[in-house]
Amino acid sequence: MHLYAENLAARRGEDLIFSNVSFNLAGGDALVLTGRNGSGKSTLLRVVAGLLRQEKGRVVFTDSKGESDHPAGEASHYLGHRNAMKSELTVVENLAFWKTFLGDMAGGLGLDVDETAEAVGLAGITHLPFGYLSAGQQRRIAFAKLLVAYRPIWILDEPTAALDAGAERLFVDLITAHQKNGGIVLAATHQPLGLENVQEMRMTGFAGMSAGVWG
Ligand SMILES: Nc1ncnc2c1ncn2[C@@H]1O[C@H](COP(=O)(O)OP(=O)(O)OP(=O)(O)O)[C@@H](O)[C@H]1O
Repeated sequence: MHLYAENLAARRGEDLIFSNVSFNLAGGDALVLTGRNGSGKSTLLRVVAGLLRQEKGRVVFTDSKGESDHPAGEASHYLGHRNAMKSELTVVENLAFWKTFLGDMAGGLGLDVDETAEAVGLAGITHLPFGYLSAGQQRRIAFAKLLVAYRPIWILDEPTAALDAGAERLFVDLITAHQKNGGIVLAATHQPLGLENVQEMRMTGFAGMSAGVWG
């Protein structure tokens, strides 16, 4: 399995945010993006996830059979700054929705909803509306979404921001288990996560530069 990016460039509005970004990750690898606020980490993650169109370059995902049938975005879980859960629905209802909606990709199986709640240390509160949970509990449940349906690539935007030390360790353990299982991880973070098999890419940004990338 491989995730490959070649000479990516992206704009937000009029501004070129980065250009000539390339990386090559095999199953089990992680790429951690670092850099100051506004340097383009989230933008790069969203391009790889297929949520933003790049200005230039390409992203290719090759599965374990060497086939490139799926765009990288389809093969990815994306955990952004927001949790992507409905406040009025219970934890079980939210996770059951995502499990049915996403389904498993070939190559792995998601856990059932109760198992995922247990895996993030919240088995006792799944009957509560998501909106009743504390900010840290909500983030744990957002992370549980990665476990209900199998995707080989996890794209994580500051996954451990505002978490206590216990939750941070738990997330790092789950990410490490995903890598050991052959998965690929792309994460933006301001604090070292202590992952294994990790490459670091420091984003520098262009500070509002409006130059083209084609000339
Ligand atoms: N929708 C938008 N339109 C125009 N500019 C945008 C838009 N979204 C983001 N930007 C700009 O793109 C640049 C890169 O933002 P991005 O969110 O990728 O940075 P980041 O490195 O993830 O920052 P942080 O560490 O604060 O999360 C910033 O200057 C931001 O203001």
